Amino acid sequence: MGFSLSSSWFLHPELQHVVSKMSFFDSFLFYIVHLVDKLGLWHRFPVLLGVAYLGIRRHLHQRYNLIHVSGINGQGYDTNEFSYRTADGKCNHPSDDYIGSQGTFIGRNMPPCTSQYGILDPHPSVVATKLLARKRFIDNGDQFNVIACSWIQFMIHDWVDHLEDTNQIELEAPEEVASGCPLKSFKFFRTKKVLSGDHHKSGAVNTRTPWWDGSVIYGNDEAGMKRVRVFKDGKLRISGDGLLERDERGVPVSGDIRNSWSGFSLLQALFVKEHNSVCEMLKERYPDFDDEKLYRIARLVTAAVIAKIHTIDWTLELLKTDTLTAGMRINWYGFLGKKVKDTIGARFGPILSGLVGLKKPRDHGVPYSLTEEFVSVYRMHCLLPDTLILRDMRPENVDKENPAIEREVPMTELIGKEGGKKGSRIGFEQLLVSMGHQSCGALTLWNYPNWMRNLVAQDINGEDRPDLIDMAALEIYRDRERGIPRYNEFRKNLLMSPIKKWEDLTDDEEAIHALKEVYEDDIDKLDVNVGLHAEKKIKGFAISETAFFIFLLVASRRLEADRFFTTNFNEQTYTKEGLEWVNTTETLKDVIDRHFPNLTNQWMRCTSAFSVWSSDPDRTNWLPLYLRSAP
Ligand code: HEM
Repeated sequence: MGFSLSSSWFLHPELQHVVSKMSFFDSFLFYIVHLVDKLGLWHRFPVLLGVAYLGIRRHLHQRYNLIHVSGINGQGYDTNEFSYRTADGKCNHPSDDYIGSQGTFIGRNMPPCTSQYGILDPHPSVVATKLLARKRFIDNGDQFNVIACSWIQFMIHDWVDHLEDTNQIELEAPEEVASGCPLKSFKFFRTKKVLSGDHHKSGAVNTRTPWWDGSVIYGNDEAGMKRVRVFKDGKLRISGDGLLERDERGVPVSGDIRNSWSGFSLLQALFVKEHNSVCEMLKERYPDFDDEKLYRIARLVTAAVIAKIHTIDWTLELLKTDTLTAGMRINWYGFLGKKVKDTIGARFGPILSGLVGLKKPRDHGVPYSLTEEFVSVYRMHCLLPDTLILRDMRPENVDKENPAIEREVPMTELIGKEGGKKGSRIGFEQLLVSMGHQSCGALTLWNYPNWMRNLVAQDINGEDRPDLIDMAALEIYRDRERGIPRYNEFRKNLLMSPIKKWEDLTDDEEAIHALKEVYEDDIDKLDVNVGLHAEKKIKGFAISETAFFIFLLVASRRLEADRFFTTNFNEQTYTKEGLEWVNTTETLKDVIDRHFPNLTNQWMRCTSAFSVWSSDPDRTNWLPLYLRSAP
């Protein structure tokens, strides 16, 4: 039973309830975390202390924030026979072939919402119009560019998508906001509720494989995989202009084809090139490998390169602080760092040697899946701009500090099938450089792209749907439909203090005024998505702290629960050269440089390909990372 310090000035009564279920040791750890939170201290700590706080927090989330939705009844299998990533994600968990495969349940980090607020309270169109719709574009400064925005879509399309029901429903905007809504009403398909066979429980099902397996380029099942392969030398299909091939319908030939745009397809194409280069390298070294073997190993290598870039490049730009730089590098390389790991291997367990290369995968007693709350905090459409600013690429104009603008293309012209054609006309290099030089949108209130409030959505086959949707309103509806707790309940479940007044959330008076009006001054009614966008940000963080705590748990889990990043992250499975490929690729810039040797040299000033390319490189700091003090 829990260690008790239950004075209500210190601990919210509902948090007391949570603590009462913890072991003595965990409740002791919880009180430390809670005290630090009360003082608002962890991100002001010196790096080592900050990392220790995050380590404790992650431990608590692993114990109390992993909920399995349905029983798993897969079968045992021979892991040696399946030492590769299968088309539908089966055969990864060491003793159950089914866990993590396409069609498995989406898990939860907390129980479904318990509040009594109705699904239309307040109406999603009111929330969208009064709190989300973009008034003027607010960008992310130099920190995060449009490549970074496309990257996260590229990742979401690797991990998760909810299966829809077949019956449509319609949302009609109430009169008070109808004139401000591009669509007065819109139709969409419900999320399909599937009975889990577990005491009347139901849940939603993932149409993508939740593993970090590159399914965004390889597909989520046998048919998807066949569509993208050349069946010669292990390679994947790619068009002569370096972009994705398109089929007779104009739909891209790639692993995931839903709701794509030119920037997203461009990243798919880049990693198809990466895969094909790995195949060439392997074929040269192992001429007797057949098509299947080359494909399998190149997929392992490419998926690991993607996971690594996300962990130690993209995330560092998203959460630009010394503590997170240390934390994310520890996740991949361990506390002892890259040099030690490269020299003696992953010998000393998760803290000293990192999660990658662990002897056994770890799922903390809960079969691996992604979660409803994870999807919810990744609702980041505000990152998307209104137009793509194309840069003038003529050689006489090369100026990486201040590249000339050629013209602006509305995002609506870059999405869907038409967007594919336009992307081909623009070409890979101009698209990439332009995206690199443009800041993406900030995750804040009143920054939801209005062109998405009148959007042609696509079905799972990449076909345009006849009914336009208001994405801003739909996202509010989706969270409620899927039982995501409202903001305060969400925080309590995440072992965070609820907010007591609107001023705890934001200093912006205009925002407070609008929030009070929309939620009738009932703070517990606030939707999680709105709360995440309104929340004051930690310095250097492009996302809210509340969203970050979900990341802390799930980002580690994606690596440590996967056999191909743990037991099988070795030369026997990846080949010596394949493993070396992963070990010597650190950033997206490395991948770009491999395929376009002059591009970043000519056009990029900054350190990471995810920050605005004209910005200054990171300053050299001679003080070792672990010894750095508070920001
Ligand atoms: C042009 C770019 C994009 C388009 C056209 C687009 C469109 C869509 C559409 C139509 C949906 C399904 C809505 C529903 O029925 O619930 C969706 C879901 C989603 N999108 Fe995007 N999106 C884009 C970019 C992004 C970006 C940059 C992110 C950033 C993380 C993102 C994250 C998500 C997430 C988390 C979901 C929910 C998935 C699920 O329900 O399982 N999308 N998007």
